[in-house]
Amino acid sequence: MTEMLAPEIDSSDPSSFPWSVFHDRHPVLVERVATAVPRPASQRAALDELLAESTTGTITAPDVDALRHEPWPWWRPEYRGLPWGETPFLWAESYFYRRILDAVDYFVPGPWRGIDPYAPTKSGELAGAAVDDELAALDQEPGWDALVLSSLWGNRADLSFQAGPTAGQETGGLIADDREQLRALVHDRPAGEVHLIADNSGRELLPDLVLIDHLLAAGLATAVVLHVKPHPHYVSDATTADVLAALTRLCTAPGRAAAVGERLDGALRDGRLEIDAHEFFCGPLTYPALPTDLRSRFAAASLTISKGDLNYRRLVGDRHWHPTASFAELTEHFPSPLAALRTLKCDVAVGLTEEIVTHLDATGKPWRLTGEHAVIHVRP
Ligand SMILES: O=P(O)(O)OC[C@H]1O[C@](O)(CO)[C@@H](O)[C@@H]1O
Repeated sequence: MTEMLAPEIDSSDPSSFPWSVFHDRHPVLVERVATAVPRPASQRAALDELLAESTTGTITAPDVDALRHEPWPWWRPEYRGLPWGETPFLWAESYFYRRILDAVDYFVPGPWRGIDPYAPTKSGELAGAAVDDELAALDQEPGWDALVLSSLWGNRADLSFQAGPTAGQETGGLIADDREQLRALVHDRPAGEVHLIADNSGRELLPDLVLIDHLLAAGLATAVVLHVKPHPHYVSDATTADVLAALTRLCTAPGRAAAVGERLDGALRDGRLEIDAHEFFCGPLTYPALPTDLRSRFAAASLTISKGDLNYRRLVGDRHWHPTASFAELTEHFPSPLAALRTLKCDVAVGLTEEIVTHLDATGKPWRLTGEHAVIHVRP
């Protein structure tokens, strides 16, 4: 019911954050995709056309050839001819990322089929020294709280975010902290099947995998299902290939990290850890529209952990909510107990106290956008 009351977010206002995503971030992103590998001129041209269309033009239909090989069931013919900013931001961003894949011939048979356009950035991040330090910290045998917080703050390491003006700022604070409820859900109930909806690869996925290992190794979950994207989506979104790359990174690291990697490898082989990659995760719909097969998977979970900003928008609805709107009410639709671990990188904010909101507003800073603030929200 609350959803009817808040307007849906779009990117039509030049002073808005969504507008800056299309007009400031996407040019950086397109340039990176276009130049990171030696692409044929046809791909460069298609990327440039997409950028021009999505900033100053109007929406055109998806590539027919690509659609034959990989449908995009969320295409809305009624949006054709509209400026991108006049469609819902969630739909427009998702469509933009699908069109990037079309531009680089990701789906059509040929030499570029299945080549992840974000692979150079993803692998650069995974190979970086920052990951060495983070993996070395595992030798301190972090406890439950540290594991949850690493998974949470791992969400700051989002490669699209690094294209923005706020990259490199220091981590701020938790502005909603249901950690105790999360601890109780995991520790004070019989172990069950835990689902984790992954967000970004690399420096976010690694702590997610470490958390999963802990759940399995400590008997806090009987099995874990890790939901990833069936193909590249938003810049650094994790796919099965990224999970395997992260596993290799763990297994080849010195110290305790390798043991974590080996255990996860074993869990994948014996089925205690399963990777799922449903097409819903590359779509523009919110979670109330979960398809039946995926809904029944989540219904079997003792707990679902949702990672990141985009999943959060899809859980609560991509709307201009009042920031004190109830997270529990807005996520009533979700079929299992739910925990959302998210750093704030867009306008959507809910589940905060009046006091916190007043304090954050008084700073005069764009606190919803910088990734310096985070929430752990739980709906048992
Ligand atoms: O990786 P995350 O945490 O889902 O963040 C992605 C966020 O970045 C943006 O795409 C903006 O660049 C947001 O629209 C989106 O919510």
